[in-house]
Amino acid sequence: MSVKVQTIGIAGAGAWGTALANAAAIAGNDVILWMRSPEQAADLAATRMNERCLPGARLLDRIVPTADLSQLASCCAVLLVTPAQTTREMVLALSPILPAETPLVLCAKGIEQKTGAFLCDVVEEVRPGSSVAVLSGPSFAHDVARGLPTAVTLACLDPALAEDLATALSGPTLRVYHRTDVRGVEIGGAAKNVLAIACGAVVGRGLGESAKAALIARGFAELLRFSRAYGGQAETLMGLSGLGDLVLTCSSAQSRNFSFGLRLGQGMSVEAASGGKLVEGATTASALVRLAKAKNIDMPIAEAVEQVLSGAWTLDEAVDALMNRPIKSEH
Ligand SMILES: NC(=O)C1=CN([C@@H]2O[C@H](COP(=O)(O)OP(=O)(O)OC[C@H]3O[C@@H](n4cnc5c(N)ncnc54)[C@H](O)[C@@H]3O)[C@@H](O)[C@H]2O)C=CC1
Ligand SMILES: O=C(CO)COP(=O)(O)O
Repeated sequence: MSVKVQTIGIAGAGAWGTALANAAAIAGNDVILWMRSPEQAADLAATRMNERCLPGARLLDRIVPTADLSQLASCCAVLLVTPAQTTREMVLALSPILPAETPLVLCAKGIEQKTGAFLCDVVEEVRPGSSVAVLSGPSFAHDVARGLPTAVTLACLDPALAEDLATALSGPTLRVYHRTDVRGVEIGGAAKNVLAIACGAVVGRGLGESAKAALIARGFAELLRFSRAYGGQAETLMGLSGLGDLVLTCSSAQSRNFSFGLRLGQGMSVEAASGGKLVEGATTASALVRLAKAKNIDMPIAEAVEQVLSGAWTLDEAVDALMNRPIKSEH
């Protein structure tokens, strides 16, 4: 299927939804930006500023904020940009509103905690047979909103639709590549957040730059193993939604996942370390580890994160466990 995208709908006006709204508008689309709160929609329409989620970024004129979900019905594609764990309820709410052929582009990075389902499979369950795409890659909302350049990947099983959507969203500072390996792209986005927590913890605990680099490399090996077992292509993971996003998220305090790990490393409790912010890796870790165990995939770093988050291990116990594993060949 191929569509010519002219009006883009965005469900979720947090940091990333707002940044993507501006990016889609700069790329030449009209944009309808949906959020839950009518008060916030009215405020955004009046002030054109989303100071709560994306301070300093002015909403472009061709973006219409709304709290009325039915306004998304006329859009050629809808980007879903609410937290990963809200995907099912959002797709359930959107399904009676959107025409069956309207593609949904998943922009959240995570795995459903309760069921261990990949987000694309959640969409397929709720809206069988519909077109689904995944957008992922190294892209801090604040960078994109400031017009700093980056590149991301959009994956859809339908190559023509993938290309149309990527073209529609690409602009002078956001370059959207396309591919058909939906599973690989979604695994890259979901799993890197868990590894970024580990990386932040290593830095927070003062374990040094060498440990950090070793952890990124061994984390990447875990990503590759997991993706291979669940049908993603290794080449995808070596791209933007894999290596690219892993490196970004593991090396910057701008990342909420990294900062959460950093604070854990500095001795803060799991409850306090998020600072009230969305930390997708913390909710995805247990599902990722369950899925890995189900297929006998060795993911010691992800498992260590999960053990620390559940309170089973202290951070030092996790480091000991990782360093005292039997010596093996490097795969
Ligand atoms: N912030 C970033 O730099 C990037 C974020 N992402 C991903 O985008 C997703 C959203 O992240 P952000 O926008 O940064 O988070 P955020 O915390 O800034 O915004 C989340 C938005 O979702 C809304 N929301 C929460 N629960 C909801 C529900 N049940 N129904 C409807 N709306 C709900 C909140 O009101 C808020 O406006 C995450 O999965 C994240 O991993 C992806 C790339 C970059
Ligand atoms: O996914 C992101 C950048 O690509 C944002 O990462 P955080 O959710 O850790 O801030």
